Parts: sequence; C-alpha cells; structure tokens
Amino acid sequence: MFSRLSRQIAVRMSTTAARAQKLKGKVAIVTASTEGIGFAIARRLGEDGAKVVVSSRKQKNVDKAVDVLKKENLDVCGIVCHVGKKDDRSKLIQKTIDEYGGIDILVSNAAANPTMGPLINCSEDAWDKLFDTNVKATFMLCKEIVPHIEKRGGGSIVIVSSIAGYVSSDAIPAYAVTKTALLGLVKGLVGSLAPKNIRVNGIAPGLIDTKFSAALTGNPDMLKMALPAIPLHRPGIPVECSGIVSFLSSEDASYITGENIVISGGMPSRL
Ligand SMILES: NC(=O)c1ccc[n+]([C@@H]2O[C@H](COP(=O)([O-])OP(=O)(O)OC[C@H]3O[C@@H](n4cnc5c(N)ncnc54)[C@H](O)[C@@H]3O)[C@@H](O)[C@H]2O)c1
Repeated sequence: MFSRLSRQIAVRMSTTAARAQKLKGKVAIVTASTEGIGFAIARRLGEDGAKVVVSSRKQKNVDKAVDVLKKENLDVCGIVCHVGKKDDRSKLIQKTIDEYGGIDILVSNAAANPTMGPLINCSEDAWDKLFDTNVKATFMLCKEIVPHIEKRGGGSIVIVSSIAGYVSSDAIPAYAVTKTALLGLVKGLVGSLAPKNIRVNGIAPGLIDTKFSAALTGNPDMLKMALPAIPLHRPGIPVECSGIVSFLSSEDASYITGENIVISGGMPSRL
C-alpha cells in the first residue's frame, strides 16, 4: 500500500510541467491579502497556478488588489472580510465556493496590533482585541474551512505567526503572546487534521518591510538599532515570505505538517 502511494507521489512530483504550475487547479483563500505579506502570498499562489480569493476589511482595498492581480493575468476575485466577524468569514467561504467550486488552501495572515509597551500595562480591551483577531479568528476560520478542504480530499493550511512568537518583544509583547499561541495552534491542529489529509504549517516572519512594521523600518534611527540583530543586516520584503507558502501549500510539501518556518534573515528563534 505504501509503495503504491510513494509511486503516486513520485509521479506527481516529478513532472516538470506540474512543478512550474504546482498549484494548478487549487483554490486558495488568503486573509488580509490586499497589501504587505498577504498580497505577496496571494500573488505567488496565483502565479503558481491557484485561483485565489483575496480579502481585507475595506472594499476599496479589495478592488485595488484584485485589479492589480487581474492585470497580471492571475485568476483572482475578492471580498471584504474582517476575520473577527463570523458573518464576514461565512461570506468569504461562500464567495469562494460560488466562484471556484471548493477550497484547497487557507493562508491565515490577518493580525491586529492595537497596543505597545510593557505587557503588564496591556488593557483588557486591547488583550481581547488581540486574541479575538489573531488567535480566535484564526482558529474559527480553520474550523469553518476544514470541512470544505476535506470535501476536496485534503489540502493545506498555513498560519502566519511571527519571530516575536519565539523571542517576544519589548515593544509589542502582547501581540507577541498571540503569535506564540499561533505557533502552538499549528502544532495543536496537526492531530485532528492529519486523518483528513490536511497539512497545517506556519511561517514566522522576522522584520519585513510593510505598513505593519513601518514605525521601525521607516525610522532610520530605530532601523539602525534593529539591524545588528539581523545577520543578513536588512529587513526582508514581502515577496520573501511568499515562495515558502506556495511550497508548503503544494505537493512538494506532502510530508510536512506541524512545522513553523522562520523567515528572519538569520535572527535566532527559540522558545
Ligand atoms: N511586517 C512584519 O515585520 C511582520 C513580522 C512578523 C509577522 N508579521 C505578520 O504578517 C502578517 C501580515 O502583516 P504585514 O506586515 O503584511 O502588514 P500589513 O499591515 O501590510 O497587513 C496586515 C493586514 O492585516 C489586516 N487586518 C488587520 N486586522 C484585520 C482583520 N480583523 N480582518 C482582516 N484583516 C485585518 C490589515 O488590513 C492589513 O491588510 C500579520 O499576521 C503580521 O502579524 C509581520
């Protein structure tokens, strides 16, 4: 039985054409994908052959991102989705089914960061907002999408956490705690999703030049202080987080589940 499975996998993986469009026929949802890391991931999954549903909280940002990607001849559509709102999540799933007939890949990328400063000063409201958006919404979206991936015979989930989930952060420690929780969510989901042939992995970006990190990357003095901790001595750019997500979502990663991959220019990660 296993040798037949090995042969099937080898055949699927050895075709050069299949590798060039390794996500052909797959349908992907990427949350918070109208800019930054999410947009780069949506573009890469589209370039690798997937049909992609982009989303974020504002219609005008969704329209703009869809327009840009369509002009690149990618098969995309979009819808507004605030991941913390159940109704928005349901509409995102329904839109994907209506447009593309199923779901194979989920990339959960949305995150909020409403607070800075010492953890002990974090207000209850900020704590709730962080955990609702970053942790609860991620879990609920996985839970709601899993039956659809299962109907397709299996697929992949990638959860975007952060290097801050490993090393915490003096500046944004409460956000860092939510990202540590996501590292655990990846590990925790493996057991219940493996029997459904759904793999779940995570990426943990380091300092990536986006709006999210602009307070640091856009401030030369702060950036100068941050760079010595990064062996590659520069911030990353969003596209540098995209190839690994395509890989993890593809058959090339068919025996990889429960892993969190750090993309940090060499910044050490440990728990
Ligand atoms: N930029 C970095 O240095 C860095 C480092 C580690 C991890 N990350 C993570 O990468 C992911 C993407 O961040 P980015 O750097 O591309 O920033 P970004 O600001 O470009 O994107 C963040 C996105 O999240 C969206 N968002 C926030 N709350 C949302 C909600 N409730 N529903 C839907 N969308 C929501 C925003 O609209 C925005 O599009 C986040 O999970 C972030 O935590 C970023």
